[in-house]
Amino acid sequence: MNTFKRLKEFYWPHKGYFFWSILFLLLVTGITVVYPVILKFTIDNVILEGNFELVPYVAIGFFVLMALKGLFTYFHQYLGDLFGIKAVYELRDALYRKLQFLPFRYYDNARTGDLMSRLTADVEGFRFFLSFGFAQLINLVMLVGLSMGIMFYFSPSLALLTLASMPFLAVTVYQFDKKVHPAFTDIRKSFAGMTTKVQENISGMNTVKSLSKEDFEMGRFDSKNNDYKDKYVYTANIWAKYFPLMELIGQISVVVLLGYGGFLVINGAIQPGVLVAFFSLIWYIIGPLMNLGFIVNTFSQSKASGERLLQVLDEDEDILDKPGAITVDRLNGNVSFENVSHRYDEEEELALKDITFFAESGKTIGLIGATGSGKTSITQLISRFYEPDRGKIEIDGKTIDSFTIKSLRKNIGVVLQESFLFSSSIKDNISYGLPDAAMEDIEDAAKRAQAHDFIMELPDGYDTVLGERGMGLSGGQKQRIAIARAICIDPSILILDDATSAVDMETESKIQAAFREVMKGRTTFIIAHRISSLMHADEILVLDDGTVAERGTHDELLTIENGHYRRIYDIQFKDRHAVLQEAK
Ligand SMILES: Nc1ncnc2c1ncn2[C@@H]1O[C@H](COP(=O)(O)OP(=O)(O)OP(=O)(O)O)[C@@H](O)[C@H]1O
Repeated sequence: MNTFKRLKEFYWPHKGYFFWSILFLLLVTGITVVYPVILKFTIDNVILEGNFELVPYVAIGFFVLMALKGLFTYFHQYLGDLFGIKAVYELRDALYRKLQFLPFRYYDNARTGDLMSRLTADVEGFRFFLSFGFAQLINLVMLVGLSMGIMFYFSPSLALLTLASMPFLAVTVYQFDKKVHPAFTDIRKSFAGMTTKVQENISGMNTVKSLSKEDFEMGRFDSKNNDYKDKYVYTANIWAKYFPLMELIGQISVVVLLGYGGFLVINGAIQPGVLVAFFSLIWYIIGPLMNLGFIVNTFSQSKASGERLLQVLDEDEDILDKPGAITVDRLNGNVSFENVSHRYDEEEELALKDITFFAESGKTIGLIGATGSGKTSITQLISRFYEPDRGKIEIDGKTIDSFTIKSLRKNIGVVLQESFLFSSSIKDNISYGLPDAAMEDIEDAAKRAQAHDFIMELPDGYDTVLGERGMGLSGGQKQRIAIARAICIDPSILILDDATSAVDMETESKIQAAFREVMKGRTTFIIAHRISSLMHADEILVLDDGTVAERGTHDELLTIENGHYRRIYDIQFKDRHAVLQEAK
């Protein structure tokens, strides 16, 4: 029950719906158990005693009761549903909020499909129990309790004998739950694995098709699908084994009732109406007890779902605003690193070792080095996507955690190698960081990013809606929209992470022109593999295995004989030389 206790904050505020729903359920149950009593009265007091003038009244009374039962069932059902729907509405919001604030560290290992299935199937599983399972459980207790009470009132000995097999039914249901709960947890896990596969496949469709791996992908999906099927078959097997057993136990008590009850009627110990009433009442006990399997099942499913939801809600939001953090409107952009070391994982090696540099406001810093040398890590620390293990990172003379995360990041514009565009209009994509931006500001950002002209050529201009991941635009066009988005927030620090590596030379030169315009008055970090992209930087840091191996301007770095930078330059220069030679 701990899972339910811990998720109480979501459903308890809506308890009003629940209690009203339960009140109507009480009335429904009350009417249900009155039915056999009326039956007994009709047989023993109306028919056997020949009071036939009472028949119309009994019939009308019966009809009124049934009509009321229908009305009460409607309210019980509707209010119960509202209870579940309102509770999971807040739960979904809380989960989504959590996803927004979970640190990058979490997403390094998170699987999209798995998270999607938690937010959909698991939330639904939890709702189902809130809406139906809970009420069913209460209905069970009430129906069984009232029916037993009436049975004992009419004939204690017949009630005792008839109910003798019920403990066996309870034990069987308990055994069933023990087996079915882990089976349902496995089903949920398997479902998450399958959705992850589908999501990855759709996201990576370009790669799948370009390498003709459709068959391979189908095989991989088939194994996930198979696993899901097997888990279901296993669970179905548990159901199939336990259900007939439960039914058998139920039928035994009916046989006992008919045998012993018939004997009592023949001996005149009870009236026939009592036996008829017992025959209805016993089903009000067996039915719900057998249904207990189904209720336990929804309970198990929702418990498993609730656990998976709590796993997300319990994740640490370890990068938070420090108490007293200030909100800055605009930073100047003086960035300094002092002996900063960072590792992503306890077990991993240091990704950055003792990094020290100072980037004065408005200057451009180039970061170059082999893949994995730590270039992106430096920029991620500036945005406080991760906290460094050691050392001090300051902006404008204050450690970066002195600023609220929101205001810090509002001052940093980032353009990545492959920027993500949302499937909304170009206008909305550009103003994503500043939704209130005026149209002139959006156009101005687009002009400065050299994107305005091609946007105007699109059928709906700035209102053109992009497909998922910016489909329908070329790589260079997407990149220019991403640049416009980064400058729309007018950041004082700009990070260009390999922003031009995926585009052709002509587009690159256009984007470079866009950058030169955009970089004015901002501290800019350019990560690049091509020397041409960062040769004009005020300082270039050459990274090697997480350390700064060399630093200086382009000209200074070229003077270092056998230096890393010189070597990269030679390779790129010689390439160009060879191409030019070939072209002659
Ligand atoms: N999210 C992460 N989790 C764990 N390790 C990481 C993560 N990001 C980077 N690393 C590791 O940190 C080191 C530095 O990576 P980083 O991305 O900073 O290199 P880079 O120089 O930007 O490389 P590239 O040019 O390929 O983008 C690498 O060894 C990398 O494997």
